[in-house]
Amino acid sequence: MEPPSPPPPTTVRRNPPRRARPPPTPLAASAKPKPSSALSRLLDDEAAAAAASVPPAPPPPLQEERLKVFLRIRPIPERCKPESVSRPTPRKDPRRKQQPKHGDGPREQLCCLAPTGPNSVALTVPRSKLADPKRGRTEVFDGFSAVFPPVSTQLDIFAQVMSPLVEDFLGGKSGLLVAMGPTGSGKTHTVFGSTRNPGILPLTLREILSEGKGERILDLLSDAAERVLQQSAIKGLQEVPISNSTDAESLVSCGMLKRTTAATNANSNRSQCIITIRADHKSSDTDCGYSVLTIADLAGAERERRTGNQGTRLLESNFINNTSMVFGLCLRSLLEHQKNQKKPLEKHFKNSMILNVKPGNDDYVDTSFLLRQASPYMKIKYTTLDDSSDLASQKRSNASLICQESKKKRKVHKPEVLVVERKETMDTYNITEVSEKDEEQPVFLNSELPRVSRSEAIMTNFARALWTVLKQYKSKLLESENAAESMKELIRDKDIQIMELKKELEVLNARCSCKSVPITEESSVNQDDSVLSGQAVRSLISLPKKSDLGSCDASVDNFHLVAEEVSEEFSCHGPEKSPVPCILKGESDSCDASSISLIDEQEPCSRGSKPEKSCHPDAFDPKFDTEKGSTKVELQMLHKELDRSESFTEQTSAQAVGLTPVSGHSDNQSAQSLAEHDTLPCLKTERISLSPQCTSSKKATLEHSEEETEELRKITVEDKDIQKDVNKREAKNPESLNSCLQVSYDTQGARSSQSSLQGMAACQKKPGDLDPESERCEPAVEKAAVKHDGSQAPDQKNDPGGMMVPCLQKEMTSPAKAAKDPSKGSQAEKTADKRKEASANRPGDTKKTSRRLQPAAAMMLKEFIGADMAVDTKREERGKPLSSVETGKSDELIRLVKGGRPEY
Ligand SMILES: Nc1ncnc2c1ncn2[C@@H]1O[C@H](COP(=O)(O)OP(=O)(O)OP(=O)(O)O)[C@@H](O)[C@H]1O
Repeated sequence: MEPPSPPPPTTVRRNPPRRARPPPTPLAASAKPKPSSALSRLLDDEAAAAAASVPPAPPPPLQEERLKVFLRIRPIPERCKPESVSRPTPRKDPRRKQQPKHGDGPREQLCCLAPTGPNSVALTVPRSKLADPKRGRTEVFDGFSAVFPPVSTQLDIFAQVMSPLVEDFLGGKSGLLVAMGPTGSGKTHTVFGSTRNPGILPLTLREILSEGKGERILDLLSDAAERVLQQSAIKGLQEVPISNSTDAESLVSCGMLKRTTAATNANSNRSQCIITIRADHKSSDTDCGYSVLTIADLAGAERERRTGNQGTRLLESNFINNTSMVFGLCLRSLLEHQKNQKKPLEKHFKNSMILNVKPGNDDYVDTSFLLRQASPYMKIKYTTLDDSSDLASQKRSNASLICQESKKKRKVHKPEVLVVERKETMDTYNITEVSEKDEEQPVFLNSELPRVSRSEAIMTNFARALWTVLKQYKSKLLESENAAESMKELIRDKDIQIMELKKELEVLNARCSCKSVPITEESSVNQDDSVLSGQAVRSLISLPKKSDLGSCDASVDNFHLVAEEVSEEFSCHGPEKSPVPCILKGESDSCDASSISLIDEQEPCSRGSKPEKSCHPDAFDPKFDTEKGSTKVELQMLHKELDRSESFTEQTSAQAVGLTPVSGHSDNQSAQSLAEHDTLPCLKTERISLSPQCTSSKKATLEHSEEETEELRKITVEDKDIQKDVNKREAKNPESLNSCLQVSYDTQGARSSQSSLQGMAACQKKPGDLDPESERCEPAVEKAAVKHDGSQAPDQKNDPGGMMVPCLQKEMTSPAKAAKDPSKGSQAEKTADKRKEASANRPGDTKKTSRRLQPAAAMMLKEFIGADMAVDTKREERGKPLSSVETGKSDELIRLVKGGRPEY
């Protein structure tokens, strides 16, 4: 079975052969060193003679030369060769058939790099590194100045690489040689060599100094002093003059000893070594009078994995690689500059580069990298002129570059700018060029003017549009500022209004808080009740008012209106209550009294057509009917009170009938109970009506008051019927009536009066006989009367008439009654005078009708008295008094009613 044929190699050709002339390598043709100095001098003399006989030739034209890149392939070390290679070839067995293999042969198996010509090499990818082992891949690198196979000697390298530079150097031209390659590739071996096999530098020194052309050698680092790099030059380098090669070699040896080296896996140098040789030329045809030859032995790029460096060695590797990279960048910069003249022009050398590579398969990566990296460098071009000519050509080159830039700028700038630029470039232009440019300028300007004018028009329009937009923004900004100012003023006005409202509310709160206290502390009716009553209402309405601080203005106005009305309503009856010697304790007491007076006042108002109305002094006030606004509120409160009085009457009557100890309550208790049951609900209702949100309910309440008025009239009719029954009962059983009336006189609360009334009603159930119920009724009422007397306040005890006295006195203010009883009439007049005086002394008195509490019993008594008065009037008309039988009332009862407490 035959082995598979080797895969066809894929060849990639880089840097194909150039048409540029090959580098002048007079010594390169032979591996021999430069001929002897004597021969050289002879040749020189002959050439000089020939030159002298020939007329001076014109200056040589500019000749572009490329950077010389040499490639030296070092031999594979013996230790790296396999035994099959190092061992002698075994005797072939003729019987054994040789099996051909891909890359067979020691050289092909070990080496990945092989020269394919004088200027090219082939790099074959080792099979171990192929992705597809069946397909090989070979790269051919071409374009080298020379390729030195591993068998090349040091003299070969010197003859082809260094000798031309030395020649130029001795001729006053500077030169540079750089050895570049991976570590262990033979750079140092190439540059320095050994004693037995000297490298480029020793051979150069021998060439220069033996030849006697060099007067001195520039310094190799002679000490370890630190130097400073200034503007691409190391300053402070020590220069040691040398006169012979021995001194030069000893000096180089001293420098090499100080070179940083370290033992690594590659045993490489750890520094970049640069040897500079300067030669001064006395009869110099150069501008600077000297030339410099620089030989650099760069530290080889290292691979960390292979060197195994750590710590300091690793840092050195980084430094070396970085400097190598920088050097590579410099070379690349030269290349880029040649491609694009705009890029900064770095001073480049007419130099050579020798690449040292290792051809082993293991070195494939490094070799491939170097070749790939250095391959473009071969395209770097430089001129072969000397420095003087270089300087002139450089100036011309710069001038041409500036001219090109100016042309480009003229296309985009105005003519004025072009003139300036042209002036700026005058220094670098020669006169001829400038004159040529001046001739071309009008044509250029004529072609540029339309474009410039168009650009100017565009810019002008753009500026106008921008100006218009800015104006619009400015106007909008002004409008916004005005709007902001108006809003600020509006906010200020609103703040002022809010402050005023707050002040008003504070005043109202202060009044309510200040005036509610005296109501609780000073409960005596003797004080100014006009203020007290108003304060009581205000204190009650303060709560909803506080809770409604955020309500609308209309609500606040309603609140003020209702508050004023109620205040006035409460203030109007104050003077009438002032003579009442009752002591009310606490707010509930005062409210109780207020509610009582309201009921009393409501009666003449609701019974406007009744004769009792005329008995009230204020009823004759013509302003009474005009105060309907306040009367409505009074009606509302009155109806509420009447409703509660009715319910309370029913309750009390039920208690009286059931002989419950209703009268066991003290006056205060009864007053408090009234306050709890009657007054507070009444005021609560008023509180609701005072609420700013309840104006509609207020109206509803006022409408409802008319219905209540009708109910009140019905109650009055019923009272009249009851009164008639009482009259009949009185005629039959006066004692029973007296006892009932006594109870009603002794009690000043509505509850006691109602109890007595119910007692009477109970007694009237069976007129004519003393049934058990009536018998049971009397002791109960008497008991209540006794207890009530015992619980009376001192002032009330001193006043035997109690509350009924002023009530009756008020009834006696009727003109007819006053005429009938002068004494009582005078008393009523006194009371009326007091009222008038109080009303006159009261500031802002609206002369409204005063209201006082009159329970149902008192109402009946009014009816009774009214009937009596009517009878008296008839009797006066007839001229003789009527008997008690005719009037239906006993004299004792009349006396009791008119005079006060009955006499037993
Ligand atoms: N052409 C050659 N012929 C014989 N021996 C060589 C050749 N080139 C290199 N060597 C040997 O290879 C070894 C390494 O060479 P050298 O030190 O010059 O490598 P290098 O490139 O300078 O390494 P580094 O960059 O690490 O300093 C040396 O021992 C040297 O003698």
